[in-house]
Amino acid sequence: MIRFENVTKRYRGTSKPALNGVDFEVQRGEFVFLVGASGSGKSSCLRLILREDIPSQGRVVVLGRDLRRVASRKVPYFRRNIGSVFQDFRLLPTKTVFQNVAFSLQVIGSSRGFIHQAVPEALALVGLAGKEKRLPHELSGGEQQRVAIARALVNRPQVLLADEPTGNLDPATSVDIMQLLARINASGTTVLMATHEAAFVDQMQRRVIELRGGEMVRDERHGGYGDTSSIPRLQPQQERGAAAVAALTEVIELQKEIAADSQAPVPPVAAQPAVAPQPAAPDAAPVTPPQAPAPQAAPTAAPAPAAPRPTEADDLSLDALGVADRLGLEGPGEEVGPTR
Ligand SMILES: Nc1ncnc2c1ncn2[C@@H]1O[C@H](COP(=O)(O)OP(=O)(O)OP(=O)(O)O)[C@@H](O)[C@H]1O
Repeated sequence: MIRFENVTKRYRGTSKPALNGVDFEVQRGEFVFLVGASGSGKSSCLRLILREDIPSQGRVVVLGRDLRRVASRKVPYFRRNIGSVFQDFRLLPTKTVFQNVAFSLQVIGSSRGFIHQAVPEALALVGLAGKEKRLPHELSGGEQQRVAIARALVNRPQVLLADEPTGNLDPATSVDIMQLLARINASGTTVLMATHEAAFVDQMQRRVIELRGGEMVRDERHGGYGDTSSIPRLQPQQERGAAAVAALTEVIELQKEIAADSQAPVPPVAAQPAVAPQPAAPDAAPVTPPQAPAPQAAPTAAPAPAAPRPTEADDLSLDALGVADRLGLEGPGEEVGPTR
């Protein structure tokens, strides 16, 4: 489904490659965490899969297509098979929740009838039924990310790429988003997620691909995050609120229990041969909620940290937002790839 063949990526003006000889294959239905310190090459990988960039050497093959051979004018159509969500949500600030999700379908010429069926389904899937008329700034950060996930999924893509999807969210809300992503994967969508969230990676025990300095140093079938020494921000911060701190603490406790139960030695973070591709795992364990107290049940809890609000002027063009292009939504055109 996604194959990197000895991929090297050198950015202009840099001496060291961002990716160096990276080789891996992701099978249909897998949930894969892409981990590594800041600057290790995670986003570069995702950009290559989205055909926002091409490798300097090697091949990236997605859904059977060598992306170097996908003509620029066909890139938007190729991207329709790939949903993507980002740390900063990238919603259209002047559009309602319904319109944000419907936009994906309108641009590809879906009928009104289909849009009015598919959008509510996508919003129900992410738990936002009833919030169709809200504007993004009237939603919490977690709700905004849910809208972004609904928008990514409304086209029924085969692959969902998530680049730090919980990076702007408090720990309790992050748990909800991780559960949602696990459910989406359990229904058959391949998920590739770049993250620094060690607790979730450890807890979910899915496939982990680790990059270090642009090189793949680990590809583990049921892995944990590995070395967290470079991630000081995972420490609970008092100002994040009691509910959020409790949620993170419980995730960490659960992670310890899982580690104790398995009594398995922690695998060394060292170069290992790539594991055989893992088949779809519909029975894969869902994220175990850490029974985080609901924010309203904790009256002393501080409000969740303000999610980044769209600051663009109301009349900002879609091109300037970069939304249509990244979502594969430019203009009408033929399908170039398989859809479910
Ligand atoms: N457009 C670019 N031009 C030059 N160098 C770049 C460009 N994009 C990324 N890099 C460099 O490539 C390397 C990998 O960056 P990348 O964004 O892929 O890392 P990352 O693992 O996603 O980091 P983070 O976790 O901070 O998002 C870094 O050294 C970065 O500075």
